[in-house]
Amino acid sequence: MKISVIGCGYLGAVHAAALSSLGHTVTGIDTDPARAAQLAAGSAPFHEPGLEPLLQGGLRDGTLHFTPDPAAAAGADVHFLCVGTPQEKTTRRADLGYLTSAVEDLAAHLRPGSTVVGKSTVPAGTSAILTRLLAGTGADLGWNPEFLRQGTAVSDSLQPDRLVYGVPDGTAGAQVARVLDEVYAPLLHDGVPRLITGLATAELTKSAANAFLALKISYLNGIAELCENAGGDVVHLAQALGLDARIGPRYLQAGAGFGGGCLPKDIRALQAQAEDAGAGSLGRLLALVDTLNTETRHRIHESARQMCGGQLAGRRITVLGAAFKPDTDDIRDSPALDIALRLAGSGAVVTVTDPRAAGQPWFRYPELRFEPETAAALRGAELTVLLTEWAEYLALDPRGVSSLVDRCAVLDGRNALDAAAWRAAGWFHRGIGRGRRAGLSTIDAAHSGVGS
Ligand SMILES: NC(=O)c1ccc[n+]([C@@H]2O[C@H](COP(=O)([O-])OP(=O)(O)OC[C@H]3O[C@@H](n4cnc5c(N)ncnc54)[C@H](O)[C@@H]3O)[C@@H](O)[C@H]2O)c1
Ligand SMILES: O=c1ccn([C@@H]2O[C@H](COP(=O)(O)OP(=O)(O)O[C@H]3O[C@H](CO)[C@@H](O)[C@H](O)[C@H]3O)[C@@H](O)[C@H]2O)c(=O)[nH]1
Repeated sequence: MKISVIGCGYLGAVHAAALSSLGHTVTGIDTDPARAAQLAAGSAPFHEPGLEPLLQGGLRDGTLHFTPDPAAAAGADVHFLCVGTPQEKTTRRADLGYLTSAVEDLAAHLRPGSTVVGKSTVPAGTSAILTRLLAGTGADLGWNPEFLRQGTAVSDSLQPDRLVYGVPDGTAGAQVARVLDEVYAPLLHDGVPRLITGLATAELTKSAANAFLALKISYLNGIAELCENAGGDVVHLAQALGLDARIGPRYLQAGAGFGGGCLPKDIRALQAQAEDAGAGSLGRLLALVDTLNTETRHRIHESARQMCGGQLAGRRITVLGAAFKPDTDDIRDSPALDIALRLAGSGAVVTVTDPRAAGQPWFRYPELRFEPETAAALRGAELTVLLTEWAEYLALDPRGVSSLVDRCAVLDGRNALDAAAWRAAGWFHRGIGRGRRAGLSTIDAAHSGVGS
């Protein structure tokens, strides 16, 4: 099939490359000419494992193209809408401006009988707005929300847990479902389940899924606080919960909480929708999930303060990780970045390191020093705070790095380090929700690094 993908960011670039690998001829359109040119040269504009080989394969075979020209959508059978739906600047709602403007541009290039499919995350009712913008084009509209995660986006796209098609009523709906079945034929052949729903249900399914994940994480972070105050260990507790088949083991990792370009903005947009639609209790629940997440960041800041003897001013702190999760360079609403800024705001001298985020605009954060090399970042640290659990940080040899730091004190903000190994190497190690809070002045009690 001939397919256009409109918006080639974290979602669209992967979707375009994945569709070309499924045998379609795909044109990716992005209004950012630099992004379109980079993709056309076979280079991913962000770190996403497995994306570049997929891009280069499609470009080499001539089944994948990228351009900033909206007119290049003309002639395609299917058009996927993958533009951003960020939080509005002054409200909690999703800003649908990129989407409406993309559809207005697209309308001029549609041929009757073609299909427009939304993939962006949107509030219920968005399809109805876009259907009005498409009136007179002869195109049908469907909604096929995307559930990929950054860091595993390629495999999530090619082996998704499920496909959801939101379709309009009547013959148009049957036609949209037929078209999507053709788009995803190889995945359906592999047995991926697909559900056909109404448009509003498909729109809501995506927001409800993200909100549920956020709720699970915040719940565990709330339990982590309780463990800290009451003397439990949230890691063991989560293992015990996860073995209950009704709960499952995933998204139970307590720590610095959720961030990124999706979960935070999506729970806020769902909260706004719930309030607008008279589902006030759901709105309050989602507001609380958001508050718990913010409090989690605050508690890590306070733990760092405690580990520094109650005073952060002038303390040299190294933050391991800047991305909102490992295997991505994305720092949008990153807990690691937020906590680093809070520490700097309290007067600490903060060095941030991350294996992939060196290309981010660090000049916007003059209060932080970014150092791409882990060893250089650790040199002279009085406190080390792990906030993004990159594999390279989990593989650090605590004995080896103790000679770099001034104080062997580590705050494991993701409960991801081998606490026993770090303690055995002479480090003062503290996790999140793992027993009662330690007393003050712990940094002074921590072993001095060999080099200090
Ligand atoms: N990031 C993810 O992992 C992910 C996963 C599933 C769903 N989503 C949803 O997908 C949507 C996109 O998210 P993203 O993270 O890829 O955003 P992004 O900001 O990385 O990408 C959006 C892209 O759209 C381009 N764009 C804006 N207006 C355009 C137009 N009129 N025509 C063509 N291109 C245009 C921008 O230049 C940008 O490159 C959001 O609704 C998001 O919630 C994201
Ligand atoms: O047990 C856990 C699991 C995750 N996180 C954090 O939660 C955030 C989100 O993680 P993840 O869901 O893996 O990443 P995203 O790429 O943001 O993916 C989410 O958002 C996407 C965009 O909407 C959806 O498509 C995905 O299905 C949904 O998982 C990150 O900050 C993680 O560190 C935790 O704190 N504890």
